[in-house]
Amino acid sequence: MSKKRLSSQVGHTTDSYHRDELPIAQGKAKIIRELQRNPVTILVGETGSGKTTQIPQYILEAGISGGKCIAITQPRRVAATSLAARVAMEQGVSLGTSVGYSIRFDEHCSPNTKIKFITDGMLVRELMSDKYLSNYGVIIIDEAHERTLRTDVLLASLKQILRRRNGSSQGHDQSQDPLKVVVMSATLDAQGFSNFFDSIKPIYVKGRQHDVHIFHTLTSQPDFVEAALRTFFQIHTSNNPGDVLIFLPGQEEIENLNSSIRFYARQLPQGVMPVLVYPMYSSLHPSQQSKVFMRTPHGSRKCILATNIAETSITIPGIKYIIDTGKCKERRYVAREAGSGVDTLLTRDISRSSAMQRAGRAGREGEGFCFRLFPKQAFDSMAPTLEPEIRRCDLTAMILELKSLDLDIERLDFMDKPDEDAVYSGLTTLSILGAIDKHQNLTGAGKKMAALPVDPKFSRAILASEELGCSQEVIDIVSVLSVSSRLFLGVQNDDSNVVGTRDKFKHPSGDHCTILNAFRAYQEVVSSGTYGEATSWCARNFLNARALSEAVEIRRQLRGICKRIGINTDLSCSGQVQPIIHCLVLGLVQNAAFIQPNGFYKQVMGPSVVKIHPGSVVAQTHHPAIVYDELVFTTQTYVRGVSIVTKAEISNVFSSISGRF
Ligand SMILES: Nc1ncnc2c1ncn2[C@@H]1O[C@H](COP(=O)(O)OP(=O)(O)OP(=O)(O)O)[C@@H](O)[C@H]1O
Repeated sequence: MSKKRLSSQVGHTTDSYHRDELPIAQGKAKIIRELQRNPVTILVGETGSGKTTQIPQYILEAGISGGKCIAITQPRRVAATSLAARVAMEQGVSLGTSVGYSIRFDEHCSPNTKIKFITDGMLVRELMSDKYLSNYGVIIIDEAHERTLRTDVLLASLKQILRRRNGSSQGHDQSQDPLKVVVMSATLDAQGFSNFFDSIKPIYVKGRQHDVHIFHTLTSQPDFVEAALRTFFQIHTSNNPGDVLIFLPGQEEIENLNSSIRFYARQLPQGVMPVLVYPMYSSLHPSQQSKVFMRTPHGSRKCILATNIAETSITIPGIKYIIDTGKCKERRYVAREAGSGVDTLLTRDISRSSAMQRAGRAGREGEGFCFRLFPKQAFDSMAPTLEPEIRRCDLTAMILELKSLDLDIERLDFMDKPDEDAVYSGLTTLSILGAIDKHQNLTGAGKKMAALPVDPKFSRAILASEELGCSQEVIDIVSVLSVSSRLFLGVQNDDSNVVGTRDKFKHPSGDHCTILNAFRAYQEVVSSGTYGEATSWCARNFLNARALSEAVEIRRQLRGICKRIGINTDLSCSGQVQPIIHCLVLGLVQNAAFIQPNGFYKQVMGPSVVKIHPGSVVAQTHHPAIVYDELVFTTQTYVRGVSIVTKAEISNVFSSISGRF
């Protein structure tokens, strides 16, 4: 019997066998030696070589973390959860015991956890209660090439923490155990990181387990969704086995391609295997995202349509073919007058690093193929990486977090300096929200706002709700708004059935009290019936059951945090609307707009003329003034999540804050 067949009968042996076969295993002894010797290690190795799953296990097995926990940061939730499950399996333990994960509003860890996959945002939050991250012996910053805002904050903070915790450095705190930091990626600007960490020499891990053959189109494909459709059916009708992963920029393109593939798959002659299509984007509920990891039933083909959420770190079983449209959505902050600005999400070409990461999602279990829907010259002239988020995103929440850590964004040693306009704009917003004073020091309110893991405009509303006696209602609303997926299903299709049913929950003041009505009705059904009854009630009412159950969990956690920081969560305004709206105005005052004679709304802070999104319950009516949750850019600029307010309310808030400048 061959080793492979023998091992496949004994679970744990399969994993040890697999682990020894990975390219990184060749360099294991050297890597362990370097990790033991140096406080900081930069490790560059090809996609699929085994960095993320193996390095934490090497560290644990070699005792490098001094018995403390090892943190591995991930920019995305889905990577943190799926990798934790994989490493727990390789260690032969249940998830949540010695191997666990921690993501916002969801933690699977125990006091004995030794390997913890954690989103970079959650590790920044841990800094608030443990400024030296003293629970950890080793911190691994994985996928460092993505240069998310939180990764950059962590890198800057870790540089300071290393000084405090490590023996020979100036400013060493004797009471602290030493810390090691590992920075990893397949597509890292090794020189940039090396310069940042005092010229450390990076370690390179050569080789990948399986080849990925890359093909480019001869010409560029302006209709990349159509090109992806054709390429998919060329692969599919060849009848060679293997699942397909298609990268698209956003949800809209994913939904379009999803319906086209399903339509054409129904027309295929008998004998061509069935296709199972799975969308994968960040606002999809986590349980739906995790469906992509299930093995494909024998005799069918899985086709995953994903944004760059699936671009790094993860291994999706069965994937043999990648189709890369070469496009992504990039978040970019556009600073406007008077310190205001907006985060925009625009489609653009990906970077070379992204193209390499996307190809690397194949070739993990066997040979792979990547079809790039752009010419080789286009690949060669792509930017090596995207600009770091710190240079292009809204910095308000980050400045607040840093202030609560006693850190000054303008003094921290970042790899790249933050964008000056975005810093100014973030400080202005925090002043308006009352989180900082004239001298830019954190106020008492600001401290509480920083402790709440929601956008500062919503933490401001929660804070106000205590004074105005409606904390129950406002926490409920913020809980639903913090869920990543939509609450009302199908409303955007304008289906009269759907809209008619939603009208049952409609509140004349707008979308915030409407979602409160729906959430309250759901909670009543849950408390008086079974889980199954609640799910079918949601289906009858075109409500997203998963979003609602997630909102219940978020509410539980938000209430817990509020209690811990001294906010009374039991105050109710018993059916009055005004206090709720007033709290929303205090949080959303920068998102106020006044009606124009032509029926459009003009932003109070900012130059844009906007329209209420057709999905809003107040889209069909005109009102003197509104506040909204967010701007959406499609064919025109829409506002979503709208409540009706009065001009006087907006003016009063502005006059009450004018003394802060
Ligand atoms: N969930 C999984 N199911 C099956 N195989 C897996 C899984 N996770 C990892 N593997 C295997 O382990 C290998 C190494 O994965 P790992 O994530 O450690 O690589 P990596 O070097 O970190 O890659 P990347 O740079 O793409 O994040 C994969 O190529 C695959 O063979």
